Amino acid sequence: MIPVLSYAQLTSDPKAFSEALGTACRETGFFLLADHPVPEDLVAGVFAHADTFFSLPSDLKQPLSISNNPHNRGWAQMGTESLDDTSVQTDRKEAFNVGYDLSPEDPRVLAGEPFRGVNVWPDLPGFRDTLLAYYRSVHGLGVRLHDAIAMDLRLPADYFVQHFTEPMATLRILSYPEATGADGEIGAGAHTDYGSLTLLMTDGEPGLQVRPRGGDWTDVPHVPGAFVVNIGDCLMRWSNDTYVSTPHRVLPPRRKRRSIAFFLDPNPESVIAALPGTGEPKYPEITGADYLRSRLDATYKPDPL
Ligand SMILES: O=C(O)CCC(=O)C(=O)O
Ligand SMILES: [Fe+2]
Repeated sequence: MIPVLSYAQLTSDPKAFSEALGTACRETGFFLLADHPVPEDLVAGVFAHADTFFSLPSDLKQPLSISNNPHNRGWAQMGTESLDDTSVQTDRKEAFNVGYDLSPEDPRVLAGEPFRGVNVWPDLPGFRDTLLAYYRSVHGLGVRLHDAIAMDLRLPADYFVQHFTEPMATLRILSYPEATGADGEIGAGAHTDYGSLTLLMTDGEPGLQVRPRGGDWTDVPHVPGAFVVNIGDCLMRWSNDTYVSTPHRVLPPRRKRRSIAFFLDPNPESVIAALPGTGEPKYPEITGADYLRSRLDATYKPDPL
């Protein structure tokens, strides 16, 4: 049900790759991506730095809190997020977000443009360089996947490139503590992602499930080294509902579980309007920034006192 695509096929047989990707994007909105160019040791490096960061005492993480950050960067402590906005239950996880990296002197940062902020960093050797190297690598991969999407939608192959030059992409490391068995506990509540594409790396500990339209919750299989890729709401809207974003959740894991999500949203000023050839527009135009802001505002609750 969740197909496994080989990224190498995008070079060897682009037509077959984009067709397989198009089918996955129309049907489940999820696929696994094997044989990709993101180095294994870079993935291992991010997991190792994530473990070091999350095991720091709270008083060292608190100054980096995402709650004080207008640009969706920093540490989301346990109990502050509820991805299922119909639930009062908060997610049992902590996370740390890295956005598109800009210097404090960048004119857009100085002007306070939405999503154009600086990253915040813990004082851990190698953390920043490793996370930024991963960010660049997965950003590149995500843009190439949009070439295949463009081909599937009968658009010029480089159609999306202009929309992802300096994207509102977020690299998010996540850590889910082992379940306590308490009633109603959830790792990440049922939700759809907000952006265009999400590329997720997991550590193999089960918990991630998807609920295809008209179906039941189903485990996402683990293929070592492969990305779990899914369509977000922004691409669903952009494709005028040709592609589907699919609800997913993370059950409280039996053992601590870690994952690395990369949410690829477009440039803030990109205008999201029904793509050519997708029929009568179902949604009004909106900028990438306005769309993402409206979705984030629904997710965060204030820090507990
Ligand atoms: O941790 C995971 O496996 C998935 C997390 C997720 O779906 C999200 O943060 O949007
Ligand atoms: Fe998600």
